[in-house]
Amino acid sequence: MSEQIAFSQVSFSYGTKPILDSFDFFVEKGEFVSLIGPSGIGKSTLFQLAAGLLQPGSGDIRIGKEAVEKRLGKIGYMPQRDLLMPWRTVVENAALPLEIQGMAKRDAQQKVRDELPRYGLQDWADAYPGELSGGMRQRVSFLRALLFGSKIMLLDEPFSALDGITRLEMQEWLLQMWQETGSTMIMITHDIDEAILMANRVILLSGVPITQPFELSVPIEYPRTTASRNLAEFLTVREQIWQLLRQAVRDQGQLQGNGGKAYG
Ligand SMILES: Nc1ncnc2c1ncn2[C@@H]1O[C@H](COP(=O)(O)OP(=O)(O)OP(=O)(O)O)[C@@H](O)[C@H]1O
Repeated sequence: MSEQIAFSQVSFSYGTKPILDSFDFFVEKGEFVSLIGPSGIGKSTLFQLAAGLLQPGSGDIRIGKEAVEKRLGKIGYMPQRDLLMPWRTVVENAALPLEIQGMAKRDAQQKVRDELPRYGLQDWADAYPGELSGGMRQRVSFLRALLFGSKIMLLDEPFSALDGITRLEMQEWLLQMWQETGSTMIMITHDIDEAILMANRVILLSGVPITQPFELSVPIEYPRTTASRNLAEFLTVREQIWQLLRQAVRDQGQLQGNGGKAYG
């Protein structure tokens, strides 16, 4: 395996508020990494740095072997809310990146139609976002992010707005998509079980500013399903994360003077 995205000694502040300090982080090609950490610690900021929406104060961010400043467009970014355009149909929404890249509208839309069965959306090609369920909207959003042509996907709490059952279905669906596409995925989640179920490694962000992340490998073979949560290895990793997270919240609370009520 080779590193596909790497932060090296990255520091970043919003004005005088430091978020990252000499931060090292890497994800290998084809890995699935979950990021977890107290609320407000800087997870979304990390994604914005990775996507090139923000630039580090110092240090560098490499994609493959290159230090890339213009990362926008090299990385697929799926935000918490799907941001689909309500006036465009499923096909028109998902075809947008291809059209932006210069593909003729008709070809772009055909390519999307060819993809829709994998997403369970073949009967919804000409529907508008308002007619879709939350899970369907997220699948359209995922397809659109993937069609930006990137093999690296940043998923910022992609399932947080979904009901429990849809969320479980989407977790299994995403695992399958990850294995089929071979993409590198980095996912922020507040849900510890979700973090473990999906990932090769769970990275816990802590400290104000964040310096060295903790990481835990998940020693469970793929393919995984929601039933993998019952495995002894799963429960062991969950307990370890809980311990670390509790400590991280306590530390953050002490540093920020809010009594440690930061997670959630
Ligand atoms: N544009 C900004 N200017 C100044 N401060 C900001 C800005 N964006 C975020 N912050 C602050 O930086 C810190 C980190 O924010 P960020 O959104 O990255 O955290 P997070 O870990 O993703 O939080 P959550 O889990 O609640 O989504 C927070 O204290 C937030 O208030």
